[in-house]
Amino acid sequence: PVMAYIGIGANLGAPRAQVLGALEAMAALPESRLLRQSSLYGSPPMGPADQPDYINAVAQLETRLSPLVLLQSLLELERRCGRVRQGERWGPRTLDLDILLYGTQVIQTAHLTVPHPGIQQRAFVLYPLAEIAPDLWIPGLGGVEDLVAQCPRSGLQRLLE
Ligand SMILES: CC1(C)Nc2nc(N)[nH]c(=O)c2N=C1O
Repeated sequence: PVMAYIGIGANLGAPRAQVLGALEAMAALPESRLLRQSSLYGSPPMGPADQPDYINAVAQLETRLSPLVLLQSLLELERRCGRVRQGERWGPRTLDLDILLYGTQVIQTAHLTVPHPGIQQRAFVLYPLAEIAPDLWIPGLGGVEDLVAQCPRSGLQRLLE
């Protein structure tokens, strides 16, 4: 099995419930075990600002699924949570599930880029990632703690419920 890290984001509908629902659904994925999940974080939208704040989290998923099958499984979970892709790039969404890391693999295909290209600039990814895997090495980028130290928090709020 491979240790994968999944980024979760939502800012439409009931974002907190959708993020928690996505965590439950990931725990039920075949050939996979949800080993850790970060706190929930509130964060202002990166990119177009005319949309609601996001709820973000990161999950640690040990899986035997291939990267492509994992991707397809996550897209299915997004659809089940009512994500309708309007095609607007960086627009608001009911649920976003991104494969941030897949073991130490570097993947570049039409469907999948791993490590996720936005990791280094995204506080809403780096902080929850460091929360659950502080010793993580991100291929091509370095230790997650070092990346967090260089990444402005930019309004990220850890939700303590
Ligand atoms: C639109 C864009 C880039 N901005 C985001 N901004 C935040 N805060 N959280 C996200 O998950 C997120 N996802 C995105 O895809």
